Amino acid sequence: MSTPAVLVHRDQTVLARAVAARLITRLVDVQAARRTASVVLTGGGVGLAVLAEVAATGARDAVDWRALDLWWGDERFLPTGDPERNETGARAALLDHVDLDPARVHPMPAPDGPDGPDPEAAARRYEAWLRAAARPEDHGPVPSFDVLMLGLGPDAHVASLFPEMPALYERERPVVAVHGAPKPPPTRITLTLPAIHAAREVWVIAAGESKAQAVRLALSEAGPVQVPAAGARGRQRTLFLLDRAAAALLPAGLERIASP
Ligand SMILES: O=C(O)[C@H](O)[C@@H](O)[C@H](O)[C@H](O)COP(=O)(O)O
Repeated sequence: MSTPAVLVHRDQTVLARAVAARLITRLVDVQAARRTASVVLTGGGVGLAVLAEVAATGARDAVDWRALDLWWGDERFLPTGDPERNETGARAALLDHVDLDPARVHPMPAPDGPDGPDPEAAARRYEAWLRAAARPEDHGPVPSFDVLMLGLGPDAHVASLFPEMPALYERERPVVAVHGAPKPPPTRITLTLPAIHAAREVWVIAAGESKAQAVRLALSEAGPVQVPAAGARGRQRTLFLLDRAAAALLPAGLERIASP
């Protein structure tokens, strides 16, 4: 797994724009090499701001959106179209504005979906979709995602992996249901750490002073059960993309200032 690199941008607006530009460039590069690309989306304010910035830039037309697989890192187990679902926010911010292949957009199942209000069954279904998309060269139950984006909670949660919760002990299954999440809603579906580790690139995106301590711990020697973001690492590359406030408690010399 890769050692994290840290980039610090001036504020949340510049951060979202810079990550959007980075995402477009990454997709163009991957598609030039392999024709198709895959991205794992995150919820949260910064994650959606990035998608809105992608939608707002003309450079988005350089991406072959129909040759893109979209997955989610976690989802609140709420009905389709619920404004609190990560899927709903992503569709409004970007997905409704680009020419995606609907068969390649993979939101996590909702309680009004094929398995009804059974989050375990929904998690198993998502696992089956990921297994079906994985190629032999991925050497595992999920595709080697080209980019997996993660927001960061003040408690250092990523996806719906909250400190000390059972999902963090999962070693085999790539997707699990979460019950009793400390942040509402309590019932969720999430990728596990093994699934996150399958990504070629993991980008942890965080803004604001409330994230500074979580960022510091995530870059320390902390274990992922106590500090889930400390387990957010990609195979080839791990980036912590921060604004200045979220980077306020970094050990001196760790950050690279990317924009003045
Ligand atoms: O599922 C959730 O409750 C949120 O989506 C959460 O996981 C979020 O991604 C982070 O807390 C960062 O959120 P912000 O970017 O809004 O700070």
